[in-house]
Amino acid sequence: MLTVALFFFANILFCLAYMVRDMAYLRAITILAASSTLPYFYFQASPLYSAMVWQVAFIVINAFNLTALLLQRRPIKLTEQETWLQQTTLRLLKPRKMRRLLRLAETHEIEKGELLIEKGQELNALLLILSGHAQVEINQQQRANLYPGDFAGEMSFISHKLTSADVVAEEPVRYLVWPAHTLERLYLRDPDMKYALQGAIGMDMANKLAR
Ligand SMILES: Nc1ncnc2c1ncn2[C@@H]1O[C@@H]2COP(=O)(O)O[C@H]2[C@H]1O
Repeated sequence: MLTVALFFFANILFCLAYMVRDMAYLRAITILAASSTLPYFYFQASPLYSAMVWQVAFIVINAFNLTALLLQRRPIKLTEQETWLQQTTLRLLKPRKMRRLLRLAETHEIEKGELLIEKGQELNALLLILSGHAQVEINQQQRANLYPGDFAGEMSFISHKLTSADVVAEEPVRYLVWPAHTLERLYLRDPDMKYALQGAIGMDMANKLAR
């Protein structure tokens, strides 16, 4: 009788697992439900070992994926620069995702007067200024200023056209560079990254317009 009640309880748990939206809860409840079916199958007149083996397989698969999920959700300690980017330009990305993105970037540095971007070129990259100040110029006419936290080259990155302006360092500028093909490969593996980064670029453009 107890085993029948446990089997009933297990099936209620399965229903509950299919109702929750959070994948970690779904997997945890499924493990509990599958475990609760084992006594029922075992205490039959002749134990149903094949049913038990399948339930154990479900438990192992869910336990493996639950562990991976919980490891991914562990809080991470950000560096000072990562914290700054998390609170500003890259705030749409969760810390772990942001770190994955930052690891794909190269850091470059140029001196005052050097070109960060030259007008009319195929840049095929997205840049993010970490320190220093640069000026956007078209035909030697100043159009805008770029500061730490600003993207540069985002217009040609999004439009796939040639660069629209010269960007000249007004002081030593340190910046990150993501080659376009690196980001495209990342987007294939992680489509959410694409939406988050496009959102960040949209916010960056709105900030520049509001200046
Ligand atoms: N009006 C503007 N305001 C701010 N930034 C600009 C402006 N025009 C061009 N830029 C920047 O200069 C960059 C030149 O290369 P892109 O066109 O790829 O991307 C451009 C932007 O990052």
